[in-house]
Amino acid sequence: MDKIIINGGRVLNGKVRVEGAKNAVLPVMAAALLASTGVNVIRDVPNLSDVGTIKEVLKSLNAEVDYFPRTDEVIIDSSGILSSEAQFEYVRKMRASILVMGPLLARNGFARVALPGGCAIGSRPIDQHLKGFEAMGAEITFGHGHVEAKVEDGLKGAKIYLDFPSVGATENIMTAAALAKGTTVIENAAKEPEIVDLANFINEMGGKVVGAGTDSIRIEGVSKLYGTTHHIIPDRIETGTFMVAAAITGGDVTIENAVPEHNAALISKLGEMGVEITDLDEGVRIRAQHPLKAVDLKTMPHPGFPTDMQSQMMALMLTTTGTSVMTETVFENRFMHVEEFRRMNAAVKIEGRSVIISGPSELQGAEVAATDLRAAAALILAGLVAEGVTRVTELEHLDRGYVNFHHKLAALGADIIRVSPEKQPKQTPQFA
Ligand SMILES: CC(=O)N[C@H]1[C@@H](OP(=O)(O)OP(=O)(O)OC[C@H]2O[C@@H](n3ccc(=O)[nH]c3=O)[C@H](O)[C@@H]2O)O[C@H](CO)[C@@H](O)[C@@H]1O
Ligand SMILES: C=C(OP(=O)(O)O)C(=O)O
Repeated sequence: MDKIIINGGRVLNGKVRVEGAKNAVLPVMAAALLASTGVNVIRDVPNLSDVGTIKEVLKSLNAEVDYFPRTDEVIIDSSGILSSEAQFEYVRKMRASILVMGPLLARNGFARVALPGGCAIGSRPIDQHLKGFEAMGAEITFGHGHVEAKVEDGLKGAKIYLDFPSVGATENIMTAAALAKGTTVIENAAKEPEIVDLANFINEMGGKVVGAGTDSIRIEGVSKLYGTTHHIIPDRIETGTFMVAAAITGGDVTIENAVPEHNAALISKLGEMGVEITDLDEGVRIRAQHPLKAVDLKTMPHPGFPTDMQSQMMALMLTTTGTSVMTETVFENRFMHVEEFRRMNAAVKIEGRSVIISGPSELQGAEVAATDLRAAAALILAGLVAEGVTRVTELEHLDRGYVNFHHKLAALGADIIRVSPEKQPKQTPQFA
């Protein structure tokens, strides 16, 4: 079992470059299945285990997928006959595998996908995805741990109002609608930058999507989509994680390839805390001097504060002076990291969907286990400022979403290494 070992107390300084966004590349690679002619070339693909998983999913559906980690490029040929079933072994590993359902239904008129079930951060149903497919004429059935969607004469455009602006449902409905007959309108759609990236990709393949980034997306179905070349947007959550790394250590870090507009809610909160943020041509510069002020915040769908930054921000709140309240409204159970913070001597209390943080905590190094992807990053961030040595395990979560996180932190001045069971310093595992 790999471990990251951090000796706390170093101030971070320097430059770091963020990768392409995990949450953009997964839907884009799934949507590549829509192209029945030509090949898709996807650029700025981060070398993450989740990318390896979606690659395997696409291959299991008979797409040809080649990944070139040196150039961060994936080439996908989905011009052949596609299989219609995404198996449990993939969906269990990565919920985003469900995103092949829209493209398969559009291409084949049938999709059978293992039910994703819940995960460490909540129950995560897919009712809104299915409601969208049903409105477009699909018949939905469940059985033997799978969900099936079937349509006899092709999908038909429809008006769909989402009960909640679900990112995945918006993406799955957009891809299904891209090849449907007629026009689909998604109301109360998710507005995340990754939705805009997916819409751009569909349009680059020859699709007709307008309104992505607003709460009303209009998709005019076309009869065929063609392979194209697409660049993935920078990862706003990796960007935010490095912003917090700079702030928590009282450092001065320039994050290259960052898009400040994608992180407006986080930048605003960091500003309230007393962190200095400067937009630069190359990205964004973060400077901080402690003590920082306590703030309250609530996670919300975009453009609100992202739930994927909740645990990292909580690490920062542990170091601020005063009482902070963090409220999670997107997932019902995304506080598993709180117990791990407590091992590090954090003064934190869960009250319903909120966590009350009495700061500053005198954080102490400890042995802690990552409970999910962002919790892994948050524990490492806490370790950067804890007194003594912190050891973080369960790094398979970290590898889903961060490329060489420990190397990037070490290059900024952190005292951090990753060891394998043989105690050898190691790179993030490569899947290619
Ligand atoms: C691969 C990817 O892009 N993952 C992101 C995506 O996940 P994901 O697409 O799964 O997140 P959603 O926006 O769909 O989920 C948000 C909330 O809606 C609920 N819900 C969702 C769908 C549905 O049919 N019914 C329903 O009730 C979920 O249980 C959850 O409470 O957006 C989340 C919210 O920003 C992020 O945390 C994830 O990192
Ligand atoms: C929750 C996340 O991802 P996923 O939806 O893939 O679990 C995340 O990226 O923080």
